[in-house]
Amino acid sequence: MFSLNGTSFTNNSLSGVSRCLTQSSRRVSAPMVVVAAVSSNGKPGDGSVSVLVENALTESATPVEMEVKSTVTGGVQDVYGEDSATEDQSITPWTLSVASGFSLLRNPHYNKGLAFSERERDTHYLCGLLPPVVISHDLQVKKMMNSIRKYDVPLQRYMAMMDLQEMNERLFYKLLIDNVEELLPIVYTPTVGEACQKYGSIFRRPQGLFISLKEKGKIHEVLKNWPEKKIQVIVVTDGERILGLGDLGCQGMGIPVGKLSLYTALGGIRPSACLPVTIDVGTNNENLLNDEFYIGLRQRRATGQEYAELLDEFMYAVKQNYGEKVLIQFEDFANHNAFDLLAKYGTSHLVFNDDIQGTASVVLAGLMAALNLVGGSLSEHTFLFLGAGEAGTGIAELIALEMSKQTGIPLEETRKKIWMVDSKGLIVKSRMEMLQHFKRPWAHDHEPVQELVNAVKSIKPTVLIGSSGAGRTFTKEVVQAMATFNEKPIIFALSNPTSQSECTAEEAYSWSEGRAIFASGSPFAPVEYNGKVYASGQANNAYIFPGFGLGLIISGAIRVHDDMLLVASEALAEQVSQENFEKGLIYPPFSNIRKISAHIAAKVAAKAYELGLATRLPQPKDLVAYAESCMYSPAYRSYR
Ligand SMILES: O=C([O-])CC(=O)C(=O)O
Ligand SMILES: [Mg+2]
Repeated sequence: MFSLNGTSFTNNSLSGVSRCLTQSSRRVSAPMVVVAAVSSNGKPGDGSVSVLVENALTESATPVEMEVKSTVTGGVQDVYGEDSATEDQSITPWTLSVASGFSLLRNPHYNKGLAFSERERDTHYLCGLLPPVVISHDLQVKKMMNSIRKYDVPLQRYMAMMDLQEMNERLFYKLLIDNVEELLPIVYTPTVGEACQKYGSIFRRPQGLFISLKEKGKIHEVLKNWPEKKIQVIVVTDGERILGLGDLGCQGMGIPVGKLSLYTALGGIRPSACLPVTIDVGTNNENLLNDEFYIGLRQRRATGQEYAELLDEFMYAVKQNYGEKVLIQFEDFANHNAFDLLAKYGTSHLVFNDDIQGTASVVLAGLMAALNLVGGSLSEHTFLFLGAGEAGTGIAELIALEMSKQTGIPLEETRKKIWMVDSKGLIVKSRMEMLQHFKRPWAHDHEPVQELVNAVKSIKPTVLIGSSGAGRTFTKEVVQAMATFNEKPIIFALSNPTSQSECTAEEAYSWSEGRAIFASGSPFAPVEYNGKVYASGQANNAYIFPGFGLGLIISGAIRVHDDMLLVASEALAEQVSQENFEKGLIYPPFSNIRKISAHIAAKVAAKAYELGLATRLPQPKDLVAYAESCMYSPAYRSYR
């Protein structure tokens, strides 16, 4: 309990950082110094306060009437507004958070470290808690980059980045945004894959929300333990198929954490609106079950009804807690669950499967761009996939859909331009009975073929796409075969991380004598072949999902529709410049990603309005400008 200018604040011993001010009936001025000032709004004790809240983008202050909810803990406190342009404006667009002094330094949302000004140090009880020097945000970035670059081992860089995220969120995001091409491979594929494999031994502080079988029956309450209440995007995995690394159980948590940091850095979603979730139903990975440092349930995976019930409880608890506009991104589920979950919840929730839909959209964009280099329309090409799982069949379906839209030819016909090879060989009609349902549309008339290279020679595809999760499968013979009947063979080696890539960039260029149009899921450094430098593109979901999610959020979309994926692909393909094409690139550089994301978001939002799936009305006139204005900026705020 403390009192401020005569107003009493009680201590409800709340543990999270987001709280509302306690009731106040008098004018309260300093030290409510930061973004809020409390003024009188009526009779003493009427249960509401008027708070001046500063908008992070416009810097204008708006009075907000707030219900009295809870209180601040001990000492004189300061009140900070959460910057939240992408937040639902129909509810109070601000969360008030409270911290000062030592706790302010320990709060990653608000900590600025050495960038706290003299004045802020004075008013916020920080004197003596920091050395005397005051440095700029830019200098902090420079210093952090210097220290991260001193680590030779990518995993050490990853750990340094995770520590920074836990220490100073705005510095973490500024670092990531300003150095996106260098740091993406650290916080994302390929390094995040290694981090998940070793998650138990490098585990320091928990990140995200762990929902295990032990939480069955109380997921609603577990969600309430999360300190943030206004969640807009959840990335959830059950860890069964982490990248191409297989079942990593509970240690898959690195993936939702990594994906959500990209939602913020690349798509501008507020960090506090992002919730990483790992559903732990056990693991079938023997190494992990026997690993003394394993962090998950030490049991084999629950399946069937037990699995379905836990997922169902989770899905409904999410809707109950966060409403129907929260985006739930399924990530790295095994095929057998991924398709079913998407079909099951696609009509009741705002769900998106990044591995099926995000990959599809990014690859379609790359193909649209590649046609500028190769010529012909989509339907004039022939496609062969290695891998008929989530990614492969997802991409194939979106290509077939786009061909059908472009030509008016029915989907059943356009699918015939697309062939697939799985672990049992070419998918052909004679295998129909034995095929999983998601592979059946791709079973065409052809005699059985076992080997990929023979399928390539027989089908003569113009486009070869690897999506099997198995590395080193595009052999010299395969690439050379592609190069014999194609002037410019399009070859996508999509499997992640780098170790699982179907071939390397160097192999693709040298085996095709420099003629391949190549892109990969994980990044490769530029390659020199015959005196020429080839920079290949990264056909990675990270181009699509952050902007796609932003588009859903700014329009208040309640469902995902395939047409939104198609416009996202178009938006991405449009961002490839003549200069990029001249270098043989079919994806724009990641350094422009926030601009790209805003364009994708605008197109997705426009489609949501067109389809009647948007709830935020009226529709903003200039959606690109609106998307940009909604994006989180990591710039420090001044705590006056
Ligand atoms: O994370 C990535 O780089 C792409 C992806 O979703 C996967 O490979 O599962
Ligand atoms: Mg994935």
